[in-house]
Amino acid sequence: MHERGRFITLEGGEGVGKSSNLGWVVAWLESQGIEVVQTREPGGTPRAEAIRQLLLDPSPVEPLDADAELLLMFAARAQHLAQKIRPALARGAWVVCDRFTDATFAYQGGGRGIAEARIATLETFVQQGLAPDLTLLFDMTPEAARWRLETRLQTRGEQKDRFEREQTAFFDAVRRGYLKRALAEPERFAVIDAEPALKEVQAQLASVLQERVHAWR
Ligand SMILES: Nc1ncnc2c1ncn2[C@@H]1O[C@H](COP(=O)(O)OP(=O)(O)O)[C@@H](O)[C@H]1O
Ligand SMILES: Cc1cn([C@H]2C[C@H](O)[C@@H](COP(=O)(O)OP(=O)(O)O)O2)c(=O)[nH]c1=O
Repeated sequence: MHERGRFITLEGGEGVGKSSNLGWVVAWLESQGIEVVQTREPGGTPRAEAIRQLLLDPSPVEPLDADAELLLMFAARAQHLAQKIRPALARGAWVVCDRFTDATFAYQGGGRGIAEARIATLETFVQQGLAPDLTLLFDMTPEAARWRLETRLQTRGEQKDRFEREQTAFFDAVRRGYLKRALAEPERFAVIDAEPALKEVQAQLASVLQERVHAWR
């Protein structure tokens, strides 16, 4: 028996379908009798959600320095780990998190151009060895994902956040950043083709979960 719960993260660019599939992943795990805590980053606790507001606020009052953005991501993460993720894993619950540190390597590293080594230093400092057991990477072209995102924003009457205002080159770099990490850690990552219909995406998810969960239990 594993001494703690398992930690599963969902990753990918904007509009790839993470939010649409998060509940499905949670329901699948619960159907196996697993206690699941569903959460997201940046955020997941009241103070970490307050940091999220700072990070996503598109107000043009002042640009957000790239290092400040990076440190705020990890400040939110430290709070989230201390208040929610570590306690849940310690009592044996599984945690399913919408984004985690792979997003920092992809967005602040790939997108903003911050050196990987600087991010890795903060990762060690904040996580002290804790890392996801499984990362589901939703992959598709940023052009196709942008259509989905625009439709979602229009349907809900929402404004673009600070990241959603970035240009295609930024999202291409984010995608490359994610795929590089998936290549470096093929055991942890499962790359999901996010382009087909939801049913087909969920068939891929079911096959990954079936294999991993049964190997773990
Ligand atoms: N496989 C899919 N095929 C078509 N549309 C999808 C698919 N997955 C998600 N969508 C739609 O695309 C939009 C963005 O999906 P969402 O789950 O919000 O993405 P994310 O959380 O990754 O930004 C939503 O309007 C959603 O309904
Ligand atoms: C966790 C994390 C998120 N982000 C960004 C990616 C997203 O644009 C934004 C908010 O995440 P999220 O709400 O998951 O975005 P989405 O609209 O795709 O559901 O924060 C980073 O830049 N670095 C990070 O470490």
